[in-house]
Amino acid sequence: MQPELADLLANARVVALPMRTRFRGITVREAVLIEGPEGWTEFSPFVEYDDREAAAWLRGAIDFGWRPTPPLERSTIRVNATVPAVPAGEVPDVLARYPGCRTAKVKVAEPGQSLADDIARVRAVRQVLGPEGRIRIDANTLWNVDEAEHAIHALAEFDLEYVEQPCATIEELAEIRRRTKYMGVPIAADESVRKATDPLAVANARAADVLILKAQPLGGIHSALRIVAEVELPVVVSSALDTSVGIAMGAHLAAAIPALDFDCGLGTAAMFTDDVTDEPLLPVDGEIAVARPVVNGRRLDALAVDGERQRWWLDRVARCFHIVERAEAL
Ligand SMILES: O=C(O)CCC(=O)c1ccccc1C(=O)O
Ligand SMILES: [Mg+2]
Repeated sequence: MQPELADLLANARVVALPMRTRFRGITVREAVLIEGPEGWTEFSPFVEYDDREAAAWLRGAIDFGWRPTPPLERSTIRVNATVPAVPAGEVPDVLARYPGCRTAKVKVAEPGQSLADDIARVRAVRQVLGPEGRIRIDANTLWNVDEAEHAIHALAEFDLEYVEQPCATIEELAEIRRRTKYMGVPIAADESVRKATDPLAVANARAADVLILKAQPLGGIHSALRIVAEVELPVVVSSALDTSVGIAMGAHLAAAIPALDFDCGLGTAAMFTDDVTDEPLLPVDGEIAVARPVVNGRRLDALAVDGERQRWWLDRVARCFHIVERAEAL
């Protein structure tokens, strides 16, 4: 079933969630929450994305609000702690928000910081997690191949589970993967996996050992599951810094994947100081529940953006809807 644009707009609420720490350059996360026949769903492409890219996120939002979720293989999802590019001294406080999490994902290569900052942060994470903790790092495309080789070599002593998107392009990922193979540190692709056609390109180029999948940008749970069936690589489901409703979309995707070997990046509700539900999908014993959170109308009111931001977002919904409609008519 497909909604009309009027259904989307009539049932949409635009909110802004305040964040504890700057992440991806933002301190407030805006999102459109839409109530569909299957429950609440979320449309929250980052504000700098163009309409074409954002239209895939709208397909994802419609999928979760208007189409039943697939059968579940599990009812909870193990999640990683997400450690922003904070000073090493703040690491224990960040990890304390992820009770029971055995895995941490650590941001590195932050502009304005040095490799020494990354080393200190990763060392602090290893100290808290102990030898059995799993540490993955994420450079968000910011190293060139030589910088990546140097940094991965320097950080390898902390025993890395994988390095997420060390460089920008698929060719660079393939090159860094060849160069670091002897160190035994796998490479994961995140930014290189945004469109439904990307995963096969990454796999064919031998550019990664692991794929990061995000439900909204891949056009929703069902599109993402088709990708999982197509590629041989192990996958990790991550949030795009969503409210608990978007996290629930990711959790339902993760729960439907037959083989889920790695912990997922779905603990990020812990990065907000407020959410759209009384029971955010926060990690408990290292896991989140696979459930649709009950959205609280009073919280939607309290978190609502001003009239101008609301208009900006609803206009964006309308423009993206027309792109989705045209694509489906092809
Ligand atoms: O994977 C995680 O731990 C959390 C999700 C995350 O890091 C993220 C959230 C929003 C945008 C980009 C990213 C990213 O993985 O780079
Ligand atoms: Mg990433």
